Amino acid sequence: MYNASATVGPNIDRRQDGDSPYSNYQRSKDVKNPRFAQACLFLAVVVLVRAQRRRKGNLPPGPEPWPLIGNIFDLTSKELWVRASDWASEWGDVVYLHVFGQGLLFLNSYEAATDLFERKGALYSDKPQLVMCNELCGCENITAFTGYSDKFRRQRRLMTKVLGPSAIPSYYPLLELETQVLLRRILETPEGYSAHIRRYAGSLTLRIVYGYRVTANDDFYLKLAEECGDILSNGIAGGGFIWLVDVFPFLKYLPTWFPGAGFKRKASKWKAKIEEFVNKPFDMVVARMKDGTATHCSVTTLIETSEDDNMTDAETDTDARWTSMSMYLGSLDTTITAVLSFLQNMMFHPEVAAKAQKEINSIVGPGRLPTFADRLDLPYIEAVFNEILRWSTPVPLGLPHRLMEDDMYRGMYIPRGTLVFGNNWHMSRNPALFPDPDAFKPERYLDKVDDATAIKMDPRTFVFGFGRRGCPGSNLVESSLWIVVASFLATFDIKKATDENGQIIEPAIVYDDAVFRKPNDFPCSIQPRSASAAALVEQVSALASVRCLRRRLPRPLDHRRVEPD
Ligand code: HEM
Repeated sequence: MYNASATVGPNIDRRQDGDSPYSNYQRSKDVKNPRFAQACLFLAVVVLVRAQRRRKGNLPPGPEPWPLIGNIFDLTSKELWVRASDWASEWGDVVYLHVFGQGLLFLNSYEAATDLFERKGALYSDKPQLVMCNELCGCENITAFTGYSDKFRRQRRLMTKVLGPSAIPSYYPLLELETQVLLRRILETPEGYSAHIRRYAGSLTLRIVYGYRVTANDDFYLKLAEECGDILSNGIAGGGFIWLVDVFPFLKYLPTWFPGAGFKRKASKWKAKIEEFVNKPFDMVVARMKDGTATHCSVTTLIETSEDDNMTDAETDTDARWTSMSMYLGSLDTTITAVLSFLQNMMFHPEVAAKAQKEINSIVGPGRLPTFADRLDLPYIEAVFNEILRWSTPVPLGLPHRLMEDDMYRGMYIPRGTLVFGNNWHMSRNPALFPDPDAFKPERYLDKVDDATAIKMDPRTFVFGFGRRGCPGSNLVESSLWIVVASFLATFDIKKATDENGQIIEPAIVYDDAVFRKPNDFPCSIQPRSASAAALVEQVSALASVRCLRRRLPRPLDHRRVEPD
């Protein structure tokens, strides 16, 4: 489709230069009647685009594109997953669009996503090398944007060391401790619940990745991470990652002062922030390692256990820096989204919260908080946990993969370079698997189903993405989110807030983020279930503070190398 515009372009130029064989009559007619020229241009593009489609075979179905600009008007910067789901209902589980010739493919079923991302993983695991995101904003070393290369494999191996399934149990004490600190903050100032959750999410990963303890809501590293998360999801990725400069790369040579080069000014500001985010916390750990005060953490593990003798110190350092930052970045908005969605659903479904609390009362009792050792004995909490993952789908369209070679799938042609999205939002709303899919019903996970259906219903098979680029943090979430859910339900009632007249405020839930299905703050009342629950929170968090000061993060149990593919 790029070719189409390239073919039409020179004809226009020649006509303007005045050296074409066009007669004066023809030229003056065009000038007088620009609509005629536009119509010719339009028809030429339609013919070329159609011819190209025919030549290449059948592209997957999708909304009809405009000539040249494609489906640009079909895209939205907010809740694109809802629109993508509408396309899925109309066009099926493989939907194709293009924007200025850049193909976008939406895989709307578990079958299509696993066929392409998993069975054809060698073709579908690359990342778009976007001019704005990677070149101008300097994101090419962030794991989620790194191409399918040795650098990607090295980064994923490093992540497996610190986030692999066998490493997680060593974080249990820390996960329990950070959860207790979160409960105490909520007890003290429940109206600030959203800030507390943000602090919890940042603090947990800062502890795990950098061994750094957050001491205030406006902590420098927390704010830096939030700022960069916002820059990435609502700045750089705001329009589905595609900027005009990605379509016309020569625009990157415009001087920054040039009218229309605002994107370059933004890019240099964003790049500086991202570099600060990569370097400042990492340099802090390196300085602490030098003076012997570093707490054991992912960064120290990555530096101490570096294994590749073929790499220079500088390369090892770059890998460790960007891998650490990628984990921190990847964990923040996702965790916040999942915890906020949990609160939101408990607020709207007091009957679910009551049933969960009854189970906790009977198994754990009132005198202590649930621990990981209780997990197998709490099937209803497990069902609530599964339903939170399914219902919230924190990253509804995943992150785009790039197809490395032309491919055929079910007789449809998918061009090389197409950006491919796993629409896990649509999968989570599949009525065949999840009747009444928008309803929050943990009971659906208690019904007896055959093994194949159980696998398809398991939200872990779709909410964390697919194949070789699937989320490396899923093992951590499996534990960190579970302990938050169980501890919250054990100690707090989550209800709709009331106004000064005691009238219930019906909260409107708004999703504003372009990448994460993160609800904006909503009014909500969070009160301890009883005086003894409040006392329990105070007691465990007082102990937690003492342990916080003393404790060193235990070493992950397993440093074996595990290849991502
Ligand atoms: C509820 C929590 C989370 C959800 C739902 C989630 C979901 C996802 C999804 C859908 C992807 C894209 C996968 C794909 O491209 O197919 C992803 C990628 C990623 N996630 Fe998570 N995530 C969560 C938490 C975390 C945590 C806690 C970490 C780190 C500690 C993390 C680190 C990453 C990284 C580094 C990537 C990029 C992987 C790559 O491109 O190779 N995520 N995540």
